[in-house]
Amino acid sequence: MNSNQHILDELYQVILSRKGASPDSSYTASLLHKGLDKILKKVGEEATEVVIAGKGGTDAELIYETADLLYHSLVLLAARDVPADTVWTELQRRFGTSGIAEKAARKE
Ligand SMILES: N=c1c2ncn([C@@H]3O[C@H](COP(=O)(O)OP(=O)(O)OP(=O)(O)O)[C@@H](O)[C@H]3O)c2ncn1[C@@H]1O[C@H](COP(=O)(O)O)[C@@H](O)[C@H]1O
Repeated sequence: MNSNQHILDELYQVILSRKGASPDSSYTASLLHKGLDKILKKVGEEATEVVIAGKGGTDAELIYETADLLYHSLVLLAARDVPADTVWTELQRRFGTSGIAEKAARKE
């Protein structure tokens, strides 16, 4: 990975490469093979685990569960054929805009 490339981009490329791979050889391929409902269930579970770790867990547990959630979220994007960099673009678009200002603009 070169210094301009984020680990999430690298990971998304690996996930895409698992499309059509044997479910026996890859956890990602097995998730993609099981389909959208299974992937959504995993995202929900991992989000709940982040909440639990955020409330009472150690920093290490929070880091571990957040990584799980990011991975499963990327699998969801791949399953829906949504490029990961569209999310980075959305974050970039929001960058520098106060959440308070953005919320106020939505109410207008
Ligand atoms: N980042 C991850 C990653 N994070 C979490 N996981 C897997 O996600 C699962 C989450 O654990 P759980 O206990 O919730 O789930 P489980 O009970 O094992 O599985 P389910 O039956 O619930 O589906 C574990 O099996 C983890 O190994 C991941 N599996 C793969 N990756 C990345 O994806 C790449 C490709 O992986 P494969 O597709 O497996 O080759 C790897 O090299 C990694 O970089």
